[in-house]
Amino acid sequence: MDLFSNNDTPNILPYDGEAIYYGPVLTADAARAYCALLLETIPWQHDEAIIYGKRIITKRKVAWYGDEDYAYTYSNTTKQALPWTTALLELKKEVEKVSETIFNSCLINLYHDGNEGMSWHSDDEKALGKNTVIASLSLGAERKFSFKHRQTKEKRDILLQNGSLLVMKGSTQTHWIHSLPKSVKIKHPRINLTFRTIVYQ
Ligand SMILES: O=C(O)CCC(=O)C(=O)O
Ligand SMILES: [Fe+2]
Repeated sequence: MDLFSNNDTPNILPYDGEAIYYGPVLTADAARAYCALLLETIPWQHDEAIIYGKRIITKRKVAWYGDEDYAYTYSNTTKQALPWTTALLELKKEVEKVSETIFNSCLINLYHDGNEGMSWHSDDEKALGKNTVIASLSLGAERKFSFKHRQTKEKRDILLQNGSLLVMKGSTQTHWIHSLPKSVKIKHPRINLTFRTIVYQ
């Protein structure tokens, strides 16, 4: 067996879902160039959530893109999708090729440095349907990503490299929650594009 082969893409979850880590799917230079371009050109906005009736504004910034003018609700707030840009369509094409899945929307997250992260959640909104496929492309600073099983509490961590692709599918969102832990050592930005399929509005 060739341990260093790019085709060696094991499931990092032991049961109840599939999370396939493909490693870098872009060269480091291309990933850095896309990261710089998106930092400059995306109309970033702080994310909003309503948690236990309280309005929270995140330090992390987001943008949402899609095929149509989708309205997408999560954390009790509704976002409107922007039309794809050329750079985003190039990235979508590459992600669709590797994951062999077609996506119609993308939530993009910007973490300015390691002081920003994302707390435990699963992407199980109604609009994504059951057993949805989410392809997560990382650009910029390498960050740890964690999974935790809802019942057994078993954990799995993975380092998401610059230019890498992680695909979550099967029953992952039903049984596992995930998070991007903060890490004060990290001084550089990271952009994460989560390509998704909205099934109804
Ligand atoms: O930044 C990441 O890698 C995770 C993002 C995420 O979980 C989400 O957008 O739902
Ligand atoms: Fe998520």
